[in-house]
Amino acid sequence: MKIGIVGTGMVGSAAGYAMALLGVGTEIVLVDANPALARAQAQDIAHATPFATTVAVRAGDYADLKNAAVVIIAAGVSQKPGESRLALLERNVEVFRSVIAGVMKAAPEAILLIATNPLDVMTFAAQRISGLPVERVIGSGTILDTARLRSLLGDHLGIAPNSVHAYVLGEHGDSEVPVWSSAMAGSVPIVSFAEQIGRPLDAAARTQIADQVRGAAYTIIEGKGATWYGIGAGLARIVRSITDDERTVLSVSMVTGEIEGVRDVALSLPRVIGREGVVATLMPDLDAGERAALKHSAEVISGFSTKLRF
Ligand SMILES: NC(=O)C1=CN([C@@H]2O[C@H](COP(=O)(O)OP(=O)(O)OC[C@H]3O[C@@H](n4cnc5c(N)ncnc54)[C@H](O)[C@@H]3O)[C@@H](O)[C@H]2O)C=CC1
Ligand SMILES: CC(=O)C(=O)O
Repeated sequence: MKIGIVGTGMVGSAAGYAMALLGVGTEIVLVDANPALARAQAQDIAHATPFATTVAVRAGDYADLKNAAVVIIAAGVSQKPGESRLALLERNVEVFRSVIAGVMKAAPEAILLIATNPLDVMTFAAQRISGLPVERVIGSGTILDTARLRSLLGDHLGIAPNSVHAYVLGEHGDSEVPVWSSAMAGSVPIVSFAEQIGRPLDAAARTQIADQVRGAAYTIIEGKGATWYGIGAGLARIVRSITDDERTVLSVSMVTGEIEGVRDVALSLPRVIGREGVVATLMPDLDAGERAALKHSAEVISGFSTKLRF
């Protein structure tokens, strides 16, 4: 199965590298406004595959995306230290006008997987520009924030992150919502689990972890200029769920008819991902504070997306 990547900087190349090593898809085509960069990234990633898989990796132009099952879009500008994701909006919407047109001409049947920030507003823009059904335009959303939360909770509790069942919902950004009320470790409510093993997860500990999750991108960008490994693996995870029709539940973004009274907004909820894209959306049980926070997050995103004209 062919997977396209448009935008082969840090994020696009990390996604290609993760997919090549994990054996996601059979062919990966890299496209960039800078063709020399796409060629160099394709060669470099291809030189890793003899150690891992038989995935074919090459650079190309839009026409080479023909028959791609999924096209990841990671083109555009990224944050400078201290800059918020939403500050990138105008520049990246302009990039999307040409990128989405190129992808749709070559691969009108592809599922679009958006990585560019501000993630939720760009997912909304991609859906509106492409005219594709909402379930075929998926934003990586809070898959990365959820991974960060699970990693920190795993450290706190001394257990493997994949035994932590907890989600971050809403915006992939400053208004994101960690959901504590339904979080589990194994099959035990997480606060009870923490008490039983003597590593309490009281309000102060929860706030500290939530702050670290929300601040992770800022901290990493301060240290190395950008983030790429986490999202690269997250994108590969989403693509695998599509190509293998896994129906895995992942926290990803999609244009959603209504959430907490806010209409037509792209944001993350737990969603079932399969061959046709988003197959179902789950609404977790939330307490009153989490519901209010999710409403606020939806309003923040909507405040930006409703100003866009297509
Ligand atoms: N969804 C997530 O969780 C994450 C999202 N990001 C976002 O991903 C995006 C990419 O970040 P990086 O890879 O670090 O940036 P980068 O600057 O390394 O790469 C961006 C690439 O896009 C290409 N590009 C720009 N305009 C283009 C066009 N019109 N057509 C084709 N290619 C074009 C550039 O040539 C460049 O190679 C940013 O918006 C960043 O904020 C970054 C990390 C995590
Ligand atoms: C940059 C970004 O969106 C992240 O690492 O979360």
